[in-house]
Amino acid sequence: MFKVLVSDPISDLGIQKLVDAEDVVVEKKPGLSEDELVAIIGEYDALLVRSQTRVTARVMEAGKSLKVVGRAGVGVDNIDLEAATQRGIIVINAPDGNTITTCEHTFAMMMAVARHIPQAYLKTVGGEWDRKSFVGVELRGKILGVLGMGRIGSEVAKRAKAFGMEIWGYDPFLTEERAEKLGIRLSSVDDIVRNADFMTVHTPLTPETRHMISRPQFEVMKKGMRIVNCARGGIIDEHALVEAADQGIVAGAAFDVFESEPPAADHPFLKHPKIIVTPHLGASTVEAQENVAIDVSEQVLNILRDKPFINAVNMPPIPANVLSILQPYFSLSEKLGSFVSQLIEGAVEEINVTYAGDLSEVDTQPLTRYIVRGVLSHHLGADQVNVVNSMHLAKERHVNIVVNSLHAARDFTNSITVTLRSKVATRQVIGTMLTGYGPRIVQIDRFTVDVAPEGNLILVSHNDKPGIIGSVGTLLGDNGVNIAAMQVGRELQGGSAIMVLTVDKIAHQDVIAKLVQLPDLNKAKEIKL
Ligand SMILES: NC(=O)c1ccc[n+]([C@@H]2O[C@H](COP(=O)([O-])OP(=O)(O)OC[C@H]3O[C@@H](n4cnc5c(N)ncnc54)[C@H](O)[C@@H]3O)[C@@H](O)[C@H]2O)c1
Ligand SMILES: O=C(O)[C@H](O)COP(=O)(O)O
Repeated sequence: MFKVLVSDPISDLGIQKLVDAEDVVVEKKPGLSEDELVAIIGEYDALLVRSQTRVTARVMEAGKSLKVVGRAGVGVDNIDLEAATQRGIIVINAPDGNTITTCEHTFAMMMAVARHIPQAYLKTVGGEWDRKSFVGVELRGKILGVLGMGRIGSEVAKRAKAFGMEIWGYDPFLTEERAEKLGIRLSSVDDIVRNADFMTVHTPLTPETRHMISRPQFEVMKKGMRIVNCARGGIIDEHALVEAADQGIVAGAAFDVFESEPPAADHPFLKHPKIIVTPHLGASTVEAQENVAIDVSEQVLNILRDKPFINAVNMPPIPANVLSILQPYFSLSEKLGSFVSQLIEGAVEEINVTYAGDLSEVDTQPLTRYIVRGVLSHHLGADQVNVVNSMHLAKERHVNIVVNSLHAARDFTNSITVTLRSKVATRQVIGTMLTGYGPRIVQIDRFTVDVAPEGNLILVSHNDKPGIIGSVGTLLGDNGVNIAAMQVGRELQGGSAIMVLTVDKIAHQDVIAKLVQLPDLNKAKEIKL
């Protein structure tokens, strides 16, 4: 008999299939503290949660029989995926079940902010009949900027069209073709920020999206912009938003999510006349809660019964014989994918991989999954992409994956070549495992290098002229950026060249901007591995 613990409020109807299963006992214990959960989790085979229960490394460790943690929803920020993977606990989520509900909440918030509904309600029930203070704006004819055109963002765009809005969208995976199909204008973040009348964010919270809307963006916005966040707290800088609202740049803002939840009692949003809030209600409808609970219950049953399952967000077990050969390449593969995805411009349309040498003799599919994970997780968030779902997510985003094998690896016993293609660019990186030295990047585009794929890198492309290396070193040194290692690659003497610098800390964007101003320096790009 399998024991399943439900530790958050999850729809009864949604988990009925689990309750009815003859080989399963379900126990509901919402509101447990971490210590209480640690004390009892050892008895259970599966744990079902929403976003409240923190499934920490301690909980995983105490879960001696735990096979699966099921998240009835999308975000798995409350689950220690690393600890789960280490212990072979599968974590699954329900990514589709609350899409429409959250999209509809976004609309409710957008309408409420356009027409001051919460503020007007409060005054009216307080006994005032104030028809002058709450003159709103129409959605019709306005530009709606959508940052993040995944499941929810795309649904928001569809509905906004019905309201007669003009939609400008940005997503690193949004191609011209798909934008055209959706009837939206493919734009950059900067274009959206400068032109939108309304803006809504639907990205995960990643190092790249954290504060993607902050003071520099508010400074160039149209006066009177209205902004909505029903995705994750932290995508929009809360302090910068309050400033922009006080300065009249932002006419209204609607937030369902906060950088820290619940927000402190003195959080500036809670008393601001232009900012309306809800307590992370995006997914809270009867329908969505049923959907996500059904999805997650079905997969939990499959896992307990050792049947195929979907929507795993961490690493699946790999057969021992395959593991011993491929394991040394897992991290290298992911880093090659991540490296080249940080270089490419334009929406990625193809990931082309060539395994050469010894690697061509084995089934390299698990490595391809790591490469694709590296490519996608830079934009989708490392907690959302794993070796189980990476190929599926690529397919969902119409990214073509091509894999080739070559018996002989030029210059090395083995090599992995990852080439990304977009409409506007093709970028390539080659990696290998060097005996005695470990993983190495040995080629970037057409330049031969020898770089350890780790830490903070700065990739500089320049003309091969005397003095360049010195001027780059001096500029970085003057700005407190210490260079730990440096590699230079060139095709011909005096021709184009690249420099790969490993630095001790991330250089500020201003420093990168200054680098590009140096004579004979063409481009500089930070890469984090
Ligand atoms: N408020 C709620 O209760 C609630 C409910 C469901 C989902 N969510 C959140 O909403 C967000 C979107 O969910 P989804 O299901 O649509 O996810 P999704 O993965 O389908 O879409 C996210 C999209 O963001 C894009 N993206 C990543 N980095 C970007 C960047 N720098 N600029 C622009 N786009 C970028 C990705 O390419 C992806 O297409 C997530 O953060 C999710 O956790 C909140
Ligand atoms: O990630 C999600 O699915 C949403 O943020 C909803 O979270 P919840 O299940 O706690 O409402």
